[in-house]
Amino acid sequence: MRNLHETLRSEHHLKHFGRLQYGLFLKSIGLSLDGALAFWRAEFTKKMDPDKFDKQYAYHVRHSYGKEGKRANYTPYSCMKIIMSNTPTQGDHHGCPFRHWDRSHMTTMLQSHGLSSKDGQSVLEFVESSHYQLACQKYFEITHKLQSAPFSLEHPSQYFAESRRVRGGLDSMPKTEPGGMESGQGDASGVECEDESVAMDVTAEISPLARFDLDAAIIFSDILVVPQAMGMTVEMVKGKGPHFPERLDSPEDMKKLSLSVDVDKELGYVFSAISLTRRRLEGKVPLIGFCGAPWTLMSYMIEGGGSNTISRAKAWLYRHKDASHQLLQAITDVCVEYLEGQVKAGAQALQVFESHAGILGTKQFEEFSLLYLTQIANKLRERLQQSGLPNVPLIVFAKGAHYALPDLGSSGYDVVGIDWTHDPSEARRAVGGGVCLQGNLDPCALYGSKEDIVGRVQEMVRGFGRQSWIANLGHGIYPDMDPEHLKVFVDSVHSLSQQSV
Ligand SMILES: Cc1c2[nH]c(c1CCC(=O)O)Cc1[nH]c(c(CCC(=O)O)c1C)Cc1[nH]c(c(CCC(=O)O)c1C)Cc1[nH]c(c(CCC(=O)O)c1C)C2
Repeated sequence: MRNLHETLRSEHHLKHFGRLQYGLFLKSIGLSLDGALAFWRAEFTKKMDPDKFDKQYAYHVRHSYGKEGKRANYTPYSCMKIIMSNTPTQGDHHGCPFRHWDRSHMTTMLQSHGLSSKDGQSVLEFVESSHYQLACQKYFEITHKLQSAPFSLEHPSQYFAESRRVRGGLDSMPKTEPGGMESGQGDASGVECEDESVAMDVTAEISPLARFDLDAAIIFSDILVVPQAMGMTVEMVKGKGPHFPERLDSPEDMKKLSLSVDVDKELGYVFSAISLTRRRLEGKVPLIGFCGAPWTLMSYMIEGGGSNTISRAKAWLYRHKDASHQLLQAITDVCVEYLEGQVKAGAQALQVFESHAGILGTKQFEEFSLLYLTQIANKLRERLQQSGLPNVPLIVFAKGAHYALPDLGSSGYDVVGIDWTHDPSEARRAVGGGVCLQGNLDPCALYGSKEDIVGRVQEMVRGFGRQSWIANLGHGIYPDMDPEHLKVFVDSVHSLSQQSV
């Protein structure tokens, strides 16, 4: 399915059996008919007139959902059916890679998916003895770091379900609130979501929107997809968060990075998720896209994960100033293209997270953070204009950067997000007029009683006053927070802010 998805993304077309195999699989994992129509249409019309799609292809999508012709409820193909029937020929992409690909193609695929030659060999041994499902199962075990999978693989949808289970899939991921800060610690590997681009769409249905009266949605992704697109491996470790097995230790290591990234290719799955989610939202609320700011991303790449001191990354700023700028510039360039791609895909506002601003002092913030934040805003606006894309509102959130509010207020962003440590009225004075503020209740206030939350929201509403303001938490929530308390926050923001206008 990954091969079919990647081919569809790069060629914007799949032949009949490819569409059938992949389409029925998507249906089986929960993609609705509307979602499927939007998904195929978005991809096919990159190369084809929308009218042609509607006339020639939409019928087949509806057909596979039992809405046309004999209205049968077609079931997705099992491994055995894929292995045994419709052998692919030149130009086809359906079938089972283990059964239908030649050895060199298979070897290249295994390498490009990060398997060592020893692991690759253990998969190939099964292929050579014609045990294709066992080869696939072996591949699953290796890529999911399992000694032995406790099931026998019979069906692509089973592969998908088991993978989500092992990786603590989307259903079990805690979700956040409107401004969308951090999700909690998932089980594993959430950032490896390239083959889940469609599943991200499914999250629109299970997202907090169904549960809370929110005014915006944020796309389900993570800031660390950018380092990943630049060639780094990012793993999500249970209870620990992101981990880079090969962090950047010295400027020498930058050689391992891809400094000119094909953003459409590497991050196209996020763009698909945005387009699909936009359609699924049906205009009910706007969709926010986002990225991490260059300094924050650089610090994860050097630290290899979360860190209290961020001292390794800060050491670079003192010891390797030129290399730091080179790295920050390379990340900035990817971010600009990535954000532009998100708008093109349908994002209606963009937020840039400088989560590690607070560890810098004024001078270093100016040199290593603000410079690039400003560049992102300016270059992005220029590119959006050149491409005829909407000049969407830009939000900057620089956590802990008290000293930087006046600079952030004039850095080219429409909205400045503030964390809970700021006093709202002082923040208002510091950023100056013309800028909207966003924030800032302490997320931990949600641990308090419901009455207490209402009181604190009241205080917050008073603090921000009547100038433009987006109510939000001052950072992300934690998995152990009671969703009912989040509901009290959201509902009291609505009722109390209405009373104050
Ligand atoms: C998909 C995902 C997210 N977070 C993480 C994952 C991986 C899987 C998981 O553990 O849930 C872990 C994940 N991702 C990150 C962390 C923090 C690691 C650390 O520094 O300790 C964790 C646990 C890194 C990250 N990720 C993000 C930031 C910026 C905001 C902030 O300051 O917290 C940062 C710093 C942004 C982010 N991250 C995410 C969103 C989408 C909205 C949502 O569903 O929550 C957003 C907007 C989602």
